[in-house]
Amino acid sequence: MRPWVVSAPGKAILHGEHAVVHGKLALAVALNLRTFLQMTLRNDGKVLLHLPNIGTRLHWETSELEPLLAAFPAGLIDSQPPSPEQVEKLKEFVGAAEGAAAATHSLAVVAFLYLYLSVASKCGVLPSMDILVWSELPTGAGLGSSAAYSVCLAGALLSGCGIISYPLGEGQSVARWAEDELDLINRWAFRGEQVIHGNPSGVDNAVGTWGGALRYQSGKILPLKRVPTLRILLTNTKVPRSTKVLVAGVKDKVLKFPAIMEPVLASIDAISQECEDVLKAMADHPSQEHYLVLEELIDINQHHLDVIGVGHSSLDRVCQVTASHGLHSKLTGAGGGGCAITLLRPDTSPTIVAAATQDLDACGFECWETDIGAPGVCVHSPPSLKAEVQAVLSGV
Ligand SMILES: Nc1ncnc2c1ncn2[C@@H]1O[C@H](COP(=O)(O)OP(=O)(O)O)[C@@H](O)[C@H]1O
Ligand SMILES: C[C@@](O)(CCOP(=O)(O)O)CC(=O)O
Ligand SMILES: [Mg+2]
Repeated sequence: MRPWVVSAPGKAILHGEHAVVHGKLALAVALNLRTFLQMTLRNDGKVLLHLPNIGTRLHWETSELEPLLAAFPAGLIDSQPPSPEQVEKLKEFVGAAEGAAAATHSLAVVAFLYLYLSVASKCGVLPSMDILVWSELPTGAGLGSSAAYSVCLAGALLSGCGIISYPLGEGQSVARWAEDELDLINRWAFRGEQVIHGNPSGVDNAVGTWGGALRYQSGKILPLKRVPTLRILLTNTKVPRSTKVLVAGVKDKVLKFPAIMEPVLASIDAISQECEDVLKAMADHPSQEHYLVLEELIDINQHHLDVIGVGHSSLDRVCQVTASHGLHSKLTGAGGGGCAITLLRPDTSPTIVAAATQDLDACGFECWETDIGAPGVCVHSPPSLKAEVQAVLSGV
């Protein structure tokens, strides 16, 4: 059987992380860093899962997985989020161990099994296959690696079982699914995110599926049509954190101090709306004043994110270092470490970017300038992939 390759982008949230979980507006853009999934159908009753980024390699007989199907009646995924019983059962099957690395492994494998078994119950067979997932994204750093992982799994599994089409035609190097198929991928990927995050908003899987730049609020996804070309410097503090834990922490704070926290979330919502208006205005006539407003919004939001408890000293450091070069930064994604974004103006000189980068490197951080607005989930012909990706997928 010829392997299939599916990829999905990571994302950066410009404004609205965490608040979006509580029904507020978020603005997010797809990054040119992608997760790649290679699926090869087999006919010997085995399922292999290889996740090189997290050092996981597992295999099962489909007969071992069969008893788990009882918890996955057909059609359940369409109407119900993963139940605690389903997740517990899968965790038990995977064998939960203590520690952060074990949690990473367990969540990734449980999310895979959840989607695999849901597909199997829908199409009436336990498909035999090799799945390899590798990502250019740092895992657990705020750039939506969990969503890109879930989107790739949803696309590959739904397509592999014939629930949606295989869009790549003979001679094509890359292809995308039709809108209604993308909608289904997005909905299934959201279930994967629910396994990994507990209580996700759905913004990350929406960006992974649709790509580009979008506004997201309470499940409503709209592309941002007129976005100026934004230059963004990404910094990974390399401080590990878990989105699930941080999202739960914010919820606790909102429940404990509703009168204090609700206005902060409302203010973050207003920041996202203001940013959207400014971006629209900039698409026609970008000016220095527009950039001044964007920079102020970044500073204000970073303070709000501190107030809701998702800051970290490493992120403060990024803000201080970039401010010393006249640049403005905020955390992106769940915070608590992970990544920050720094807005660069079109005329920010390479010397300033190089100096800021050097200072950030000296703190032990990693940073790079990125392109935004990458395409969403797609299927590739393996020979058309860049050499680095081909090498990983072929196990070199
Ligand atoms: N390439 C990958 N391979 C295996 N698991 C992955 C991969 N990318 C993401 N994951 C799963 O997603 C989890 C990280 O998700 P999360 O805490 O939401 O961080 P983020 O989405 O910001 O990267 C990991 O613990 C792992 O379970
Ligand atoms: C904090 C949050 O707004 C974004 C989390 O993104 P990430 O997993 O840190 O990439 C949670 C969510 O929207 O589901
Ligand atoms: Mg995530």
